[in-house]
Amino acid sequence: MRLDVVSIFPAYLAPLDLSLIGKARRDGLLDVRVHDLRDFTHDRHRTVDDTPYGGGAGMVMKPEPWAAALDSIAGQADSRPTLIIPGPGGQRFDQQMARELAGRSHLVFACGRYEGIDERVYQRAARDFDVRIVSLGDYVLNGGEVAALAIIEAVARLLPGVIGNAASLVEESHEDGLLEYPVYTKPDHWQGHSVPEVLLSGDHGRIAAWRHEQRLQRTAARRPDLLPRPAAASAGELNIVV
Ligand SMILES: Nc1cc(-c2ccc3ccn(Cc4ccc(CN5CCCCC5)cc4)c3c2)n[nH]1
Repeated sequence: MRLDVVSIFPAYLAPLDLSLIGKARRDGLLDVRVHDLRDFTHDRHRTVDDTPYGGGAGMVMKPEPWAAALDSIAGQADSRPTLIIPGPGGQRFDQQMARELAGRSHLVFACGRYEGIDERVYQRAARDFDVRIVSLGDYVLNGGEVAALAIIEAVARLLPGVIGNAASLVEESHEDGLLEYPVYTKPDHWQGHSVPEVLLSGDHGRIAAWRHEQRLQRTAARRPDLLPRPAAASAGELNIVV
C-alpha cells in the first residue's frame, strides 16, 4: 500500500517511522511519503492561508497549494487513489471503514489546519481521487494530522504482515462488534489481586466461554449500543401483516 500525507507540519507524522508501521515501511509493506504543503507554494513567504470570504474568525487554507500538491501526487499514482480529508464534519471513522480502506492500494491524506481548506479543493480533487471526508469523533482538533495518524494505524495494522500475530486481529475489540475481554499475565497473585482461576485451568473450552461472557458483560456495561439487537421473536413483532 502506498500512503501519501500532505501537511504544513510534516514532523507531526514522525511517529510513522516508529514501531510496527516503521518496520512495515522498512520491510517494503508500506510506501509512506510525507509532503510539506509549503513546498507547493510559489511566493517568498510560502503562504498557505488567507482570510475567509464572508468574514469570520481565523484563516482558511488557500486552494492553489493544495491543488499543486494533489496534482503532483495524482500524477504519480498507478490507480485512482482514495483521498481522505479529516474533518469534524466527516463520516465517523470506525473499524468497518478501516477494513474497507485496507483494501485500497493508494491512500492520500490531506491534513488541514486553521479553520479548514477552501471548499473548491474538495470539488477539484473529485476529478482525480475518490474523496472521503472522515471524522475521528465529535470533538474538534486543531488539524487533520492526529486523525491521519489514527486512521493510518488502524488501516495499516490490518494489512498482511504488518502485525506479527494475525490471530489477534480476529479477537480484538470491534472486529465482531463486542468489546475485548480482560487480559492478565504473570504474576498470578499481585497486591492482593489474583488471576481468574479459569485462566489457569488449561481448559481451553472453559477459557473461551469465560472470555466471550466477559466481552458481553463489558459491552453491556460500557457500550450497550454495540450489543446485537434481539431478533424479533415473531412476525407480529416485525409488524408483518399477512
Ligand atoms: N474528528 C475531528 C477532525 C478534526 C479536524 C480535522 C481537520 C482540521 C483542519 C482544521 N481543523 C480545525 C477546525 C476545524 C473546523 C472548525 C469549525 N469552523 C467553524 C466555522 C467555519 C469553519 C470551521 C474549527 C477548527 C481541523 C479539525 N477535528 N475533529
